Amino acid sequence: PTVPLKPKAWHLGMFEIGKPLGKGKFGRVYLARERSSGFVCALKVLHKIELQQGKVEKQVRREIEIQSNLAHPNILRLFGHFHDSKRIFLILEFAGKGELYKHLRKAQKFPEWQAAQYVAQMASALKYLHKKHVMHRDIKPENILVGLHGEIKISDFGWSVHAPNNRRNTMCGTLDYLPPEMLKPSKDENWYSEKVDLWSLGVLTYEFLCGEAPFEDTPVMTQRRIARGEMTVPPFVSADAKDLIKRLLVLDPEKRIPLEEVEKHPWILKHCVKGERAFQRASGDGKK
Ligand SMILES: Cc1cc(Cn2cc(-c3c(Cl)cnc4nc(-c5cn(C)nc5C)[nH]c34)cn2)no1
Repeated sequence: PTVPLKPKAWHLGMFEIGKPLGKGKFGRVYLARERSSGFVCALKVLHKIELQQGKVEKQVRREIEIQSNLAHPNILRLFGHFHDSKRIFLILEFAGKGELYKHLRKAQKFPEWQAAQYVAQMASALKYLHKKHVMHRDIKPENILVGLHGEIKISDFGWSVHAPNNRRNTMCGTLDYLPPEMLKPSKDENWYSEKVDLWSLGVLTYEFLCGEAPFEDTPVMTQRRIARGEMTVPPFVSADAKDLIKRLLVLDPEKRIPLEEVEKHPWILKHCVKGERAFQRASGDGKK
């Protein structure tokens, strides 16, 4: 079945609800099938009362507005939404291999070729987002899903905003991924930009390769180590991978390696087979 065209209005009766796929702070996600097309999707159910109590209605509205307008293979699609008296429903793309952080915990850490392919996909998705002046601001393994063919998909745009941004945000959840410029709010206009996602990509790369975040510590120490950029890369990490991590985890946002350069970095090129020559090499029948 193809992606359903946007009918005049969605409603719950149009879906057969399947098994629960997961739960988040403000609701649950179920496997679902749209009856007329047979299209399988993930239905995220959010309870209005809980959103009001958590003061996150604005975030959900932004998540819907931003994610509905995105179409990229490494970004989870939001096909539509509807609500009833008590709940809001988001019709999301079903990611066949589930939540990336569960794969990471199970594997403890990813082999370098796997981490490099994931980082290349993240760079491609972030390039697409930044071109639309959207910054995700909450890149971490918990917000990434894995598709049927092993490709990753950024999900949960609850913290994304249109750049530039200087709104104060009460952060919840882990500090590990926060860039230094978000630790100390400042009065100057637009105190941070989409370059916050470059820092988080560096933290993500480190966690893929090491199985823990680079600044992981007590909350106070984590903030101090982030502010000073104090981290060490273990010796088992290759020199190329270490080089890319170091070029992303730069305190000055303007000095972080741009996404175009990430995609051409030796560590990425080494592991991401692309194009005919690489395909031949990979399939072993290339011209010598
Ligand atoms: C509320 C709430 C819960 C969550 C976390 N979450 C996301 C999913 C999810 C989504 Cl949105 C889309 N596709 C999924 N596929 C799976 C899955 C596939 N397998 C084989 N196992 C699982 C699990 N989960 C998906 C579920 N929970 N965010 O906000």
